[in-house]
Amino acid sequence: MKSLGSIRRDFAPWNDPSAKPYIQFDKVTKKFGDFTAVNNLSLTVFEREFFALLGASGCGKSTLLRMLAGFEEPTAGRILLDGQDLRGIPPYKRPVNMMFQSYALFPHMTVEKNIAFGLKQEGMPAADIDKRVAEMLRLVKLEQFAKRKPHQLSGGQRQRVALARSVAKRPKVLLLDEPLGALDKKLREETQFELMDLQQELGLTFVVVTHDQEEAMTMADRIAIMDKGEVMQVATPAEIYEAPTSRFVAHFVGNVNMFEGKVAERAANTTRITGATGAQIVVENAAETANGADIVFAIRPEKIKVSSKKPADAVNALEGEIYDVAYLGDMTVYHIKLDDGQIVRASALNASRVTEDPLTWNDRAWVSFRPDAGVVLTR
Ligand SMILES: Nc1ncnc2c1ncn2[C@@H]1O[C@H](COP(=O)(O)OP(=O)(O)OP(=O)(O)O)[C@@H](O)[C@H]1O
Repeated sequence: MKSLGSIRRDFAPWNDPSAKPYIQFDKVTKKFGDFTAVNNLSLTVFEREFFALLGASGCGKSTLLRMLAGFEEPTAGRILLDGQDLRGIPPYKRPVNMMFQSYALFPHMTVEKNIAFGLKQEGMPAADIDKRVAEMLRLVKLEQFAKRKPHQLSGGQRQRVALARSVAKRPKVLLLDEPLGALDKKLREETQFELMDLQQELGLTFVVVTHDQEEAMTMADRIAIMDKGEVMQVATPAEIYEAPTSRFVAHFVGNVNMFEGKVAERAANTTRITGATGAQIVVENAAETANGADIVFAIRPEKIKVSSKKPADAVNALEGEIYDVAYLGDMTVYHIKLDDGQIVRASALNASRVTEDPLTWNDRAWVSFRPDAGVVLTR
């Protein structure tokens, strides 16, 4: 079992130049009248990958999925599946199944009849149907609910029936549009892991649309971050978080501090940046940054240390005042107002029950960080 999407160590076909892409969006554009919902977008997904499309409402995620399923045709560009151009192939002839957010189960049918429905329509022999349904019930752990009707199930159980129904026909690709949107937080988290196990066990390729970053981070092998019909970055959850390539992506996933400034001086491995108010920080070198260029250093809150005294060995230490403290149990979040006015967010893990260096509102404090604790962004 993989316990986290990003920790499937042996699975990384995107790093293998000889690996054949399974799903290919090749310069795909979709217009609705004058409106461009998807703009010249290229993207590849590999067989057995758990791929997530993440973006704000209206960014074109669902449109992309619907084109893959065959409910919409691209205005321009091609979509290939296993090398075959899908243009003109109707949805029911594609080896693709889509599970919608509002997973409409047939209310008058039992769980097993719901799961069997598509197989019957396909003309599968009755004995095979029984076997397949039993297998599906086992997979989604609903064996003892086979004879119940949807209204006799919880939301999470209904969701699992819908999943079983979607995979019963063994599609090669399962498309999931906000599959867990209707579940409460705790159930959603449990179901995320079940979904990952199911995908692993069946060896399917999953493309899931979500606007929930935690969900994408938990489940996906890779995530495509979308904005206004374009892909901003495609990478593993860890890369998206630790090495975003743009301000947009850095802001979109997790919390981040941005130190804006101009390149003052480049040394062998580091660059000195001067902020608008003259404060200087030293960061790891970024490619192509000439003296005077505008750049930003993006650093996550947990990579910033807060202390009452200036750390003796810190390359970067900026002074300010504690502006806000939020105790969250597992960690404490500090907002520090630097002397130049910028507010910095820093978080500290509460690894022991007693804090060694307690800091509270209005205390003078130092924030410090290493030159390689964040990333330099130029766009
Ligand atoms: N049939 C249509 N006719 C006109 N505009 C459409 C149509 N379908 C989608 N759009 C527009 O295209 C854009 C992208 O829609 P899409 O459903 O792909 O977004 P999304 O990223 O899935 O958003 P959400 O998370 O809200 O579902 C939206 O601005 C939407 O209004």
